[in-house]
Amino acid sequence: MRLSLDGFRAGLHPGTTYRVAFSGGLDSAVLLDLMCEVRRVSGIRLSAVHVHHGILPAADAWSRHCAAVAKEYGVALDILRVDGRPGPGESPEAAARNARYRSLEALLNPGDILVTAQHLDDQAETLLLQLLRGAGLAGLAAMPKAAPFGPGILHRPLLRYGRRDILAYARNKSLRWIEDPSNRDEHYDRNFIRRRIMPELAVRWPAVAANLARSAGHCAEAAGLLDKQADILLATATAADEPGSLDVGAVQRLHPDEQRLLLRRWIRKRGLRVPPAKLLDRIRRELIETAAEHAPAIAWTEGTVRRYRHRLYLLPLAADFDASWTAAWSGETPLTLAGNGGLDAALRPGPGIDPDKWRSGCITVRYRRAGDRLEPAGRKGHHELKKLFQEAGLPPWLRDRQPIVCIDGRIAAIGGSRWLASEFAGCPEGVNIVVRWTPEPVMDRRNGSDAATQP
Ligand SMILES: Nc1ncnc2c1ncn2[C@@H]1O[C@H](COP(=O)(O)OP(=O)(O)OP(=O)(O)O)[C@@H](O)[C@H]1O
Repeated sequence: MRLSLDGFRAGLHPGTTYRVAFSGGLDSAVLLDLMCEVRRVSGIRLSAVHVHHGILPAADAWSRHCAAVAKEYGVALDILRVDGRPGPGESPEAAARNARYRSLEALLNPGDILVTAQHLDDQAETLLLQLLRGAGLAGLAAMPKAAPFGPGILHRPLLRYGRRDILAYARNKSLRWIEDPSNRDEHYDRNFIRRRIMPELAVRWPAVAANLARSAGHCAEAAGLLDKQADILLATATAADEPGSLDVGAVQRLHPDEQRLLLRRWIRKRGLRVPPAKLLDRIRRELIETAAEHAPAIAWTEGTVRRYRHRLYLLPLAADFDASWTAAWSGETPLTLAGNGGLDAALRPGPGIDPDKWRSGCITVRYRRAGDRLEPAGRKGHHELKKLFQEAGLPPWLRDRQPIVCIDGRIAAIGGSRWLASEFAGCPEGVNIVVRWTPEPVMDRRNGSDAATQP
């Protein structure tokens, strides 16, 4: 499809803040130029961002090139320095991409739109790569045109246009761009497909890229419908008194295909990549179908699924969780707990902490220590936390993770407001300070930040 400003503009909204992900390469050079044209005619707010991966010696020169180009356009450019070195078992491509997307996500404000320059040929290559990996429908859906991304949205406005059209546009406008020499390295699967496979296919099927991209669109539509179906299953199987965990009985009543669908959605909604099919089946067989032995668990690179009594729990790997951590808290703004979600506190009707005691005391947050005891509101006598946790059926591995809010050094509330100390609890019929604990940010990885959907 010929790349014209009018066609490109459709779907971009005046008054919105767009941030162009600018690598300095051909595709994003064209994207930046087009976005500047759109700014000229329709008054969008525009800035650009370049990620400096800090790996290749040429990275400094690329950043300088991007800064010079952005200056010529009169566009503000953020340069983000990230550590793109691969971790154990991670490919260099994936490490750089993950670091890049994490830093871009952190830059966005609510409502901002990050625009990236993937195009039709990228989409076709992604589909082929996914097929060769044996991906399921979600992987074959490849890249969506727009998807939630951190607090904002990731938008790919060039997805309808082919590489040839993009190159023609760049030449026509005499744009300058950087050629990344690694794009020629056929050790990388994507480069191999782009340089060897696609040209061969195009000899026989000239519309191969457009057709593959169309298939990706069909898969995306079907995957969207399945997600809706999975959400219905998830709503019925979620344990009523412990959101985030699944009721094993409800899962057992489902057909195995539905169980797999449900497990994949459950895992993905927590921001984790789904384990391979074999492992998913082990989870079904050993944690759902079989009568539970003592708290069985199955782990993969991203987390662990555990069964405790008649519940299934999902625990993301949280290397940064530290049980000896402690901090002072104003109680006014939300508090982030490293590797353990966050706390917030607000006045609400119902059981909670007496607002006067809350305001006049010094608030700190910590985790469980040996010998901790509590007299729960409405009960007589002090009890060891271990006993209270056991009594509530709290799985052993979650016990050390319950944040403990103290006032003047004495325990006031545990696990949000799940346990309240009688000495600090307000009248349960009144308005009190209710502390809420959100153990993990809930997000759907089938957005822009799922590595499986990005080139
Ligand atoms: N270092 C970077 N800084 C900012 N954005 C980037 C960077 N690398 C890639 N992007 C964005 O992500 C998109 C997809 O990345 P990919 O690695 O596929 O880039 P590419 O195909 O080399 O594109 P380009 O020709 O723009 O470099 C790019 O089009 C660009 O918008």
